Amino acid sequence: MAVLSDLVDDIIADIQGLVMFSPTGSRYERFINADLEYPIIVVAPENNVNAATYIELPIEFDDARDQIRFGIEGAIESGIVAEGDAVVCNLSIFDDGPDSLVRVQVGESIRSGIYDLFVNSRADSSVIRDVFNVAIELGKKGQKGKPVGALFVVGDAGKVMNKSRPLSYNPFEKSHVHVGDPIVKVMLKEFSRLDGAFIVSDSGKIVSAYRYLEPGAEGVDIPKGLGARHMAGAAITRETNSTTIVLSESDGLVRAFKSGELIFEVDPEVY
Ligand SMILES: Nc1ncnc2c1ncn2[C@@H]1O[C@H](COP(=O)(O)OP(=O)(O)OP(=O)(O)O)[C@@H](O)[C@H]1O
Ligand SMILES: [Mn+2]
Repeated sequence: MAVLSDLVDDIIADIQGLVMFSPTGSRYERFINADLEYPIIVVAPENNVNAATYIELPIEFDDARDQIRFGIEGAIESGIVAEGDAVVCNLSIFDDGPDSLVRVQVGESIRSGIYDLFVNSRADSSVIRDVFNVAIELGKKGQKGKPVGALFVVGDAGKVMNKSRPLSYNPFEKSHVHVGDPIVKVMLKEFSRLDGAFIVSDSGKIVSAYRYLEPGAEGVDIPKGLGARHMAGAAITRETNSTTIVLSESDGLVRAFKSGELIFEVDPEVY
């Protein structure tokens, strides 16, 4: 057994923080009463253990790595951990209780922008999540098996509408549908074949499909090889307080832009 505890010792040696994902009250009590010399950071949908150091988890990420990135980026943003620190994350990957210890070296490589995407956007994080999930599903399955691209502009819809024009009639004109509604997800996938962008309000209402964005794009930088959809998706976030989530038909990746910058990129296949 000694060899096994050596393994654990290596993982927990000289750490500067313990990140507990959704611990039970008793589990949290046990650790907080152990007077550890480093902070215990709780990351959970709600702070039901009354943790002194708590980061709200807006969504259950499908990928444990995104969950860990989110927690650590939140801890960096809150000044609890810093680049160069080593932290241990305790989370559940397979069971519904914490079944894993993951040691993470806090550095550039861990930063994905996922915390910024969900927490610092103007739209509710649940709206970002719903749109993100539609883009991921579309990226995985395409539309009727064919790869599709899509451009979702989330938040600050009034200003976005003023900086764009209709390419055709707007199928969502008279409707009050929410991006989290399963039927709407099917509609969004159906309409993804169409040209233009989807415009979503801060609270998740679909304001429009078929929208042609007309932001000024001078000085906006996007990854090489990407074209007008991504340029418009980046540029509109510089002229408004929106966040865009873009699925590329050509490389299949899902990207997010804010303030004219690429802040997040993920391959739907890893989800
Ligand atoms: N300004 C814009 N506003 C809204 N939609 C746009 C805009 N420009 C392009 N699109 C949409 O993006 C689609 C793809 O255009 P393009 O191939 O140039 O973009 P891209 O960035 O290369 O995207 P992809 O990686 O999906 O190919 C267009 O058919 C159009 O529907
Ligand atoms: Mn293209």
